[in-house]
Amino acid sequence: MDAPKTIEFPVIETRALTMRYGDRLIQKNLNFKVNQGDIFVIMGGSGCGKSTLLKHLIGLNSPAEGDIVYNGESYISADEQSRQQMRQRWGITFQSGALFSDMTLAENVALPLRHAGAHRSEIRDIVHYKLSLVGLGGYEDYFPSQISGGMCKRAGLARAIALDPEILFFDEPSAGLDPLSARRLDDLILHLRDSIGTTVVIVTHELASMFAIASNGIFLDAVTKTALDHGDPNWLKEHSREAIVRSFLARGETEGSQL
Ligand SMILES: Nc1ncnc2c1ncn2[C@@H]1O[C@H](COP(=O)(O)OP(=O)(O)OP(=O)(O)O)[C@@H](O)[C@H]1O
Repeated sequence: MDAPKTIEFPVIETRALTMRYGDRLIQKNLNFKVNQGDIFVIMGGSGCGKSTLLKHLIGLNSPAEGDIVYNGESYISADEQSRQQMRQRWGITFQSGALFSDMTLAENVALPLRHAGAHRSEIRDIVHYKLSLVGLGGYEDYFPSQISGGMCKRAGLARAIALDPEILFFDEPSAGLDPLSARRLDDLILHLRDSIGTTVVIVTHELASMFAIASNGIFLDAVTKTALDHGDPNWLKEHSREAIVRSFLARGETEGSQL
């Protein structure tokens, strides 16, 4: 029997999103959808606004114009209580893993669970499970300074998935990692998508990682200040209607003045 066909369901949708810092336009009129189970990558040359877009998606920055919609509900026009409920379904990891250095890995991963009011015995089990999921079973009592950069990133990931997020946001997951650790992190992201169905949104400069894991994405341009194309990076590399996108994905560089 054929596998059931996945129904595309946008968990995130931007509608005519324009982003600015003061008077300075960063990107205008972004319209894209992130479907459930996508590993969605935000692509483009340096300074085009990738991190800025991520900050808008997680509610750290407010749009100059337009809307950001989660599961059909506008984040921008929602009241604070609804926004908080939406944010509870997200997991966020920043570059360094952003662990608290004076806490053990177990204490770090336990933080969001404590915050959510989980019971002590439940916390212990979940922390153990999430650390094993990222390959850090047995490292519960280590401090961040006692483990490698790659392990810190995985611990940051364990904390981000502590509450089984619906969407996982990642800023530069493999930056600063050796190739083997970067591959391991890629595999882990795929595993999380496949095992708990998490939708993943990533900013990354690492083309190899992008091609290995992304199923969808958007390409931002610093010159025209808008999206040049969107879709699966593997497809865009060969078939984008924009030469600049094909060239960036083929060589890792953009022509013109973006870099
Ligand atoms: N808080 C801020 N205030 C004013 N300008 C900012 C701020 N943060 C970023 N910028 C500017 O906005 C533009 C987009 O920055 P952003 O960090 O989003 O780009 P990026 O594509 O993630 O860059 P990179 O690939 O180099 O990390 C850059 O020109 C940057 O200097």
